[in-house]
Amino acid sequence: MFFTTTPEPQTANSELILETISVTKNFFGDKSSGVNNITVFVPKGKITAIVGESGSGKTTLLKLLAGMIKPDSGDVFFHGQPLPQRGAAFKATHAVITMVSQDSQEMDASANVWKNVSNGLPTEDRNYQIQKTTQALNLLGIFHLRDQPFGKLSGGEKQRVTIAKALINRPEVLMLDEPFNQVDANYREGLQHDIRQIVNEWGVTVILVSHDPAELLSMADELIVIKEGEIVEHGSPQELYHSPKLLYTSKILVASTELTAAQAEVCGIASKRGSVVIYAENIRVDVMGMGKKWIVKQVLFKGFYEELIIERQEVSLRMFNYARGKYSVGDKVSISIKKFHEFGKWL
Ligand SMILES: Nc1ncnc2c1ncn2[C@@H]1O[C@H](COP(=O)(O)OP(=O)(O)OP(=O)(O)O)[C@@H](O)[C@H]1O
Repeated sequence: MFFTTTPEPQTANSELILETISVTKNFFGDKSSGVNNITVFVPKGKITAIVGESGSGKTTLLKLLAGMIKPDSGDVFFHGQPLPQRGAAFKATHAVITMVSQDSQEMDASANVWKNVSNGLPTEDRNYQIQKTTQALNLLGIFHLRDQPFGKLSGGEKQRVTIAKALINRPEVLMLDEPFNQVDANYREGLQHDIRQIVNEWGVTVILVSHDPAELLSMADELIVIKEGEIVEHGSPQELYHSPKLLYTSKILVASTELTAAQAEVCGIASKRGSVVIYAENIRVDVMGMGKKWIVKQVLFKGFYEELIIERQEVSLRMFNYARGKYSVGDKVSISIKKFHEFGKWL
């Protein structure tokens, strides 16, 4: 084979907390489900994000790392020792490994925040309970909500309560399966910032599954890219953003246009590899440019910038424009392309 998508396994150059070695888990004997032959290393005290398209195996990998499901073959290690299987007995608040997903917590909607967060703690030591619960609520900035019934909180507040409950026993690993989905952009950024603080201050290890590129790039120390149940690429957000090896990775992480070689030619790019990806941020309107061969087809307001869809010979490009209000639909423009990425057709 002249090309393989299987990357070199990550090198374990920092202290590991969790690792899977050649782990396979299929459902009902169907090899296209679950994950196949996966080796990953999770460094201690860092945020590792698992990324991939829907159905690629992210949650399955997360559950294997939590000991919630048993691999068909391969091993999962926690601090170098085989991970005990906890299966259905998995209790978020009692474990050194906790999981927060949208449906993982059994919260009592009529009970108040304090009761919901504290009920995972031993009841015999009242002072301990007060101290731990106060600490967890303060950590997530929700102490003022302590008397509110859980069911009456906003989606974002509920997420904070859920995370406070997961953190109350100071777990070593916090797994977050799409935890910010229901939360608006502002609230999400605050929560992301707070989780980063907790990682820095406590040294807790976070494993995150998300579909949001901005979240993945800003939060993660390491990204693991999974496709059809296999790890296909890994690296820092910077590495994978600037130099993705796979078209698949660039499509997950970046607002971009994907072109065939013939379409790329229209943009003045001669590609021998088959696919060209141009990030929206790498296209500029060239005010000095000759010809003005591109037509503005759409102008999308994005706040401090606009997204322009421009077209020439049935090729459409997405680009960002920071000189807002300057261009309207129907305008003719010249462009310059600062950088593009090339990929083989088979990627
Ligand atoms: N309990 C199960 N029974 C049968 N098939 C399953 C089960 N869990 C996962 N699968 C299958 O395994 C594959 C991977 O599922 P998984 O939930 O891990 O993907 P995912 O990447 O987390 O997807 P999404 O982003 O949509 O949540 C899918 O084809 C899914 O249908």
